[in-house]
Amino acid sequence: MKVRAAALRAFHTSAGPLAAQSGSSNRWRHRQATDPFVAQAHAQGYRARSAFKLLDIQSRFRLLKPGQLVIECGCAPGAWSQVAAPLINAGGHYASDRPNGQLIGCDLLPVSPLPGVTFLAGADFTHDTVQTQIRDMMSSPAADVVLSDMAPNASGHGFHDHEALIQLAYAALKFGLAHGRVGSHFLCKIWSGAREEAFIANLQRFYRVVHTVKPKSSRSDSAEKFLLALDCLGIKRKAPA
Ligand SMILES: C[S@@+](CC[C@H](N)C(=O)[O-])C[C@H]1O[C@@H](n2cnc3c(N)ncnc32)[C@H](O)[C@@H]1O
Repeated sequence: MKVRAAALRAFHTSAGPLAAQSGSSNRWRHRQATDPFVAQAHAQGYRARSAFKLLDIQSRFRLLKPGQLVIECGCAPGAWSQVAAPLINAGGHYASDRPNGQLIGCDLLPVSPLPGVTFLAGADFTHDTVQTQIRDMMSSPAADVVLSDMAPNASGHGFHDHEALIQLAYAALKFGLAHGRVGSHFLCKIWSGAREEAFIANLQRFYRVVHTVKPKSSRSDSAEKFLLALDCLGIKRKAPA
């Protein structure tokens, strides 16, 4: 998305739109061709390099376990789901000797099916109707983990993009607080910016411990980072506005 934003900026500022477009797409092609995580994703059958961000977080924190009920916001094209489904044994499709987990993913975009995973495509997670649909699909009253890799289309304007992503992160957090069990976990993407500190403070009010994580596969020139909030204490105080 950052790439698309950079492409748009180049489109509007360079000598000519066509030259800029081909310049930025050349840069994009070069970056894709030389990125080891793109090659690794291809080799291992992951739908996107983002798989390695969740794998990295999983290897450090052991977030996902068999039998969990996991809600995934912003799941297309499905690379995180490919990582999460076997770890939680979604629908019992991956191991007969482990408890069955449930994975419900939601995205504005279409997602190709995956064994044991329920995808709500063309669904805006910020809409109440979509959240009600997710809740109705949940096999138990409270989720164990809420994941959000949601990201808006980047405009290239840092403040605006940060603000748009923080709003998505708050939507996921509110869902996690309302529909996660006490002891549940929450992981979300943010782009650094002015409201980051307040968001982390909100996480610290409701979760025992909060980690800021920059996975190795998250590009160093990206403002992206992940906030991992562990062990929900329950809603003891007013939920974030
Ligand atoms: C970085 S991608 C997610 C990649 C995914 N984790 C994976 O590994 O395949 C961000 C996704 O967030 C989705 N998204 C953005 N706003 C959304 C919203 N309001 N509701 C649902 N999905 C949203 C986008 O459509 C996009 O597919």
